[in-house]
This record gives sequence, structure tokens and C-alpha cells, in this order.
Amino acid sequence: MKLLVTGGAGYIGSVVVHQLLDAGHTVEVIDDLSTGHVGSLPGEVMLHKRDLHEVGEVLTPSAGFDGVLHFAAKIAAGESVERPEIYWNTNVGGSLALLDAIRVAGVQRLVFSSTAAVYGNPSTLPITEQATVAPTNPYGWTKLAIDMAIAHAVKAHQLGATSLRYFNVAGAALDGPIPLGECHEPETHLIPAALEVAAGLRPSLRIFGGDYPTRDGTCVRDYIHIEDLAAAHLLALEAIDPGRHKIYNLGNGKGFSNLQIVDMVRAVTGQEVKVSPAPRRAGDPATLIASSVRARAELGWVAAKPDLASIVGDAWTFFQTRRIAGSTG
Ligand SMILES: NC(=O)c1ccc[n+]([C@@H]2O[C@H](COP(=O)([O-])OP(=O)(O)OC[C@H]3O[C@@H](n4cnc5c(N)ncnc54)[C@H](O)[C@@H]3O)[C@@H](O)[C@H]2O)c1
Ligand SMILES: O=c1ccn([C@@H]2O[C@H](COP(=O)(O)OP(=O)(O)O[C@H]3O[C@H](CO)[C@@H](O)[C@H](O)[C@H]3O)[C@@H](O)[C@H]2O)c(=O)[nH]1
Repeated sequence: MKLLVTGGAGYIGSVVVHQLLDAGHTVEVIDDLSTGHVGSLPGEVMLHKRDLHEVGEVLTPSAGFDGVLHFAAKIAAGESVERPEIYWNTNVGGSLALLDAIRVAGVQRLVFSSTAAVYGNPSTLPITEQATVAPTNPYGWTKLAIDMAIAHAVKAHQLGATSLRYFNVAGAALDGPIPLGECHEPETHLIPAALEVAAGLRPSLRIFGGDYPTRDGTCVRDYIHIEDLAAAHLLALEAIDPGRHKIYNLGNGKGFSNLQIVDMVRAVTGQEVKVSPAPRRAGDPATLIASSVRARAELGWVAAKPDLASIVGDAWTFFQTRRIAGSTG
């Protein structure tokens, strides 16, 4: 297939781009490089360095795209509480421009990066796709709004679409020609932030909140290896049905508290990771753990690297490789 990947220079998008190329697809990327890295893309991929709002200039009826994988977004739940307008503009505004271009071009396949953040504080665990949606931060609301816009476009225009609701994505893809991993400035995600402390780049890791109703008072998250997550996109793309909007939760079904993550980072790196207690981060749900039963049953998705030690281990290997190479890719 000829595929357009929005946000393909980012952490998750770039790994999916490499897997799509390996599977024989042709890929073009639209990315404004606001948080992505051109060095993460192989030379054969055409990069349209543009804002998502301009996607109609790339996704034209004559361009011949068979499908779209949509990653471009603002992604930090905490920041979205302070700057909600940026999240509504980029995530929702940009996605509406994309849906319009998809309709005009008659594209029939869409895979969208949705999120566990749509569920808020769930009443039961693990979280299935039938759980009540009640986001606790603007980021989650924007993703839920996009899911709804996609559902309506699917009904009206015979589009086939799949929303993949990722839980916490981590680790790195190390076997390809370019080592790919998380590289944001500043790092706001827990694992890369903890690795920066282990490497001596930050004095300590602030732990946001110690009074949640969890085993040790810190938030609990379900971490999924980037390569396992990326693989689900190829399965979802193949399984798309015109006129249907499918939703799949993607995680490993196991929760780790923030302090357990710190302990794993200590074990993997062999370094001390100093922590300092900090107030709760606004908008954080206490516990997010996925049920991925539906993805396994309908997509045949199986996680090859579910254990936390290899997820953190790969993130650490990437972190060290990147520092030695001195690259930002
Ligand atoms: N990282 C996670 O744990 C996680 C979990 C759930 C969902 N997601 C979703 O997965 C997707 C990818 O996340 P990521 O972790 O790779 O983030 P990322 O920031 O590394 O990648 C986002 C990419 O989109 C590009 N981009 C941002 N705004 C743009 C715009 N207006 N126009 C064009 N390009 C733009 C960035 O330059 C970047 O390359 C996002 O939609 C995110 O919401 C991520
Ligand atoms: O320096 C830090 C960074 C994070 N945390 C905590 O660590 C946990 C995980 O936070 P983070 O790594 O920022 O991820 P989430 O806020 O859970 O969000 C990620 O995972 C969501 C799905 O669960 C996705 O929707 C988001 O895009 C993605 O950023 C939360 O309790 C944070 O408060 C800290 O205590 N200190």
C-alpha cells in the first residue's frame, strides 16, 4: 500500500514507519518536526515538513494514498492541563483537517493513535474497550473528541478506521539500521526522565503524588514495548473494514507503580536514582491497566516483549547509544 504517516518522525511513528517499510509498503511522512527528528527516517521516505493543518496539500485526490496512520499530536497529559488550547488546536483541529482530506481524497483506511487517557479513573480493572470514557485531562478529551469525529466520518463516508488506545509506551527499537527510541526535550515521561537521573543528567526525579489509592501511594501504569505496539498498527491496517470503526486497548495487563519503575531503572542501570516527593500532577489518573483481550482475539496481536526489565533495558541501551553518537535522532 501507499501510506501517509502523520507524525512519522516522532518516537512511535518512526518505529511504525520502519516496520511498514520492512513489510513492503511505500511510506510518505507529514511532520512539522516540532518534537520529531528527521534522522529517525530512512532516506527513502519522503518527508513533507508541514503542519498537520496543511495535510490537504499532501493528501490530495491525485496522490494515490491507500491509507493513513495518524500519530501527529501534542502528547503530554500534564502540559495539557496548563495549555489546553494548544491541545485542542493541534490534536482536534489538525485531525479534522486530516479527516477532511481523507474524505476529499477518498482514502479508505485510517489507523489512529488514541490513548488510555480517554478512560480517566476506571471503575474496574483491567480496562476493556467497553469501559466508561471519562478523561481527567484535556489531552484525553481531545483524543476522545477525535475518536468521536472518526466514528461519525466512518458512518457517513464508508471510511474504515481503527483507534488504537495505547497505554504507556516505552523501550526502543534497536535492531534496525537506525536505533529508534524516545528522545524528547525536555523528557516528561517517567522512564526516560528516570534514565536521565541514572545518567547524572538530572539531580533527582520528582515523583508526582504519594497519596494515590495504590499499593505504595504512587500512580500505576501499564508499560508496553514500542516494537509490540508498532506491530499492532500493521495488523490493524490489514484488518480494516470499510464502514467500521474498531477500537483496541494495547497494554500488557500488568501495572507498575512509579516507585516500582524507579526500582527497575536502578536495577537495569546499576545506578542510584534519587527521588524527591512532589505534589500530584494535575490530571493524572491513579491507575491505568489494559485488557488487550480484544486485540489478541480479533487482530491476533501478541506481545513479544512484555517484561518490564526488557522494556527498561532497551530504553537504557538506546539512551546510551544516543549519548555516545551525540545524535538527537
Ligand atoms: N508515548 C505514549 O506513551 C503514548 C501513549 C498513548 C498515545 N500516544 C499517542 O501516540 C502518538 C505519537 O506519540 P509519540 O510518543 O511518538 O510522540 P512524539 O512527540 O514523539 O511524536 C509526535 C510527532 O508528531 C509531530 N507533530 C506534532 N504536532 C504536529 C503538527 N501540528 N503538525 C505536524 N506534525 C506534528 C511531531 O513533530 C512528532 O514527530 C500521539 O498521537 C500520542 O498522543 C502516545
Ligand atoms: O518526572 C516524572 C514524570 C512522570 N511521573 C509520573 O509517572 C506517571 C506516568 O507519567 P508519564 O510517563 O508522563 O505518562 P502518562 O501521563 O501516564 O501518559 C502517557 O501514557 C498515556 C496512556 O496511559 C498516554 O496517553 C500519554 O500520551 C503518555 O504521555 C504519572 O503518574 C506521572 O505523574 C513522575 O512522577 N515524574
